[in-house]
Amino acid sequence: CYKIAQISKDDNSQLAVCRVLLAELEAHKDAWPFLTPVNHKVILGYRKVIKRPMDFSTIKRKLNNNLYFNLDTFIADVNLVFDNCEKFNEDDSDIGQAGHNMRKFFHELLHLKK
Ligand SMILES: Cc1ncccc1N[C@@H](C)c1ccc2c(c1)OCCCO2
Repeated sequence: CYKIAQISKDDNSQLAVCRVLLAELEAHKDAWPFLTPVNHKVILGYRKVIKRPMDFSTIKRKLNNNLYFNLDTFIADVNLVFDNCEKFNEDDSDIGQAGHNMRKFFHELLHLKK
């Protein structure tokens, strides 16, 4: 393991780390189900089942609007993407598998950067 960035105390540096983490998530081959908000007019039942929808484009907008207080509030929204995915999709579905792969990838990214 190598240290890419010491999580420093000031918010700017933490926000820069969040941007790098999000870019790496978006570039992953299994990111495709999570890049944009789920259209509940297309995916029947989604609005009823998933109380707090989240996706990578929404996380990017929140980052750009300075809506994350620190790294932990950013991590909470990324984990919400994967928790929603597990709730709605079967584990052996393409989307379900992508969600498990992306959660593992994100977890490893976080441990690399500590
Ligand atoms: C993360 C997630 N969870 C549950 C359902 C969908 C999604 N993602 C959306 C973006 C999506 C993925 C695949 C799709 C789709 C839409 O359009 C309908 C046609 C089939 O292909």
